[in-house]
Amino acid sequence: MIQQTLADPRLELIATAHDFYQQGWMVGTAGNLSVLLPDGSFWITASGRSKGELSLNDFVRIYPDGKQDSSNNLKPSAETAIHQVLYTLFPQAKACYHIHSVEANLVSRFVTGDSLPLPPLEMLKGLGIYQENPHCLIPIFTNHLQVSQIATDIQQRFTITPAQLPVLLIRDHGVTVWAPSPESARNYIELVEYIFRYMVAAWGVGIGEMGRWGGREMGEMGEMGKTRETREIREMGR
Ligand SMILES: CSC[C@@H](O)[C@@H](O)C(=O)COP(=O)(O)O
Ligand SMILES: [Zn+2]
Repeated sequence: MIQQTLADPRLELIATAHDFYQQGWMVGTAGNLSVLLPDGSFWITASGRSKGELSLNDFVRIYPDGKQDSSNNLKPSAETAIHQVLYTLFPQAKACYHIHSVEANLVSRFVTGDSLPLPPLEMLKGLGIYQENPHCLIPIFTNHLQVSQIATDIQQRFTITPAQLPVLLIRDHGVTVWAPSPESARNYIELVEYIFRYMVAAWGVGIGEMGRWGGREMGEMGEMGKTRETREIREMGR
């Protein structure tokens, strides 16, 4: 019988963080990645490490009772509370990835409210949405200085309103996904980044004008969500 050795899940996180760093999504120590283990504990990236050059020692293990373990007394990610709350809310989640991309921050300003309507792109199927012309919303949370407040807001909102997609935005901060495996979490990040890139590009060429993304007129969106043409016309009138 062939003996299979299970790979250390930190190796997958190291490879993914390196790739996301190369994409410009985890620069300057930004972002954090975690993976849940069968005993209910999870490995999370240590705080303040360069995500482009992580090693097996750059992780902290967080146990369900709150105890922590790291080979060299590193602090866990400053955003550990968000990962904890997502694993508690979504028992099927086995990995949780958070990155800071330029596009995630730009689209978080497309609306002034607390939900971002998405264009009905085919890519949404990769996030589990099998509908014709889907109306999808990503919840946007306020970027409180106290991470525990962001975690509380996430907990409260998703307890009342179930998540439509395994994705949330923190305004002017970044995007977070949760998924049933590290491989899916990586795909989810790539998919939402594609959608955000599309939205920024569409706004740049004025396509938003003809869009009714998520059933909402672009005109109902925030200052940046207004089409370039609308902004130019309004500014000419000043
Ligand atoms: C570039 S600082 C970014 C941090 O404040 C935070 O938002 C972040 O994503 C990384 O924090 P970390 O504690 O390294 O996990
Ligand atoms: Zn962050």
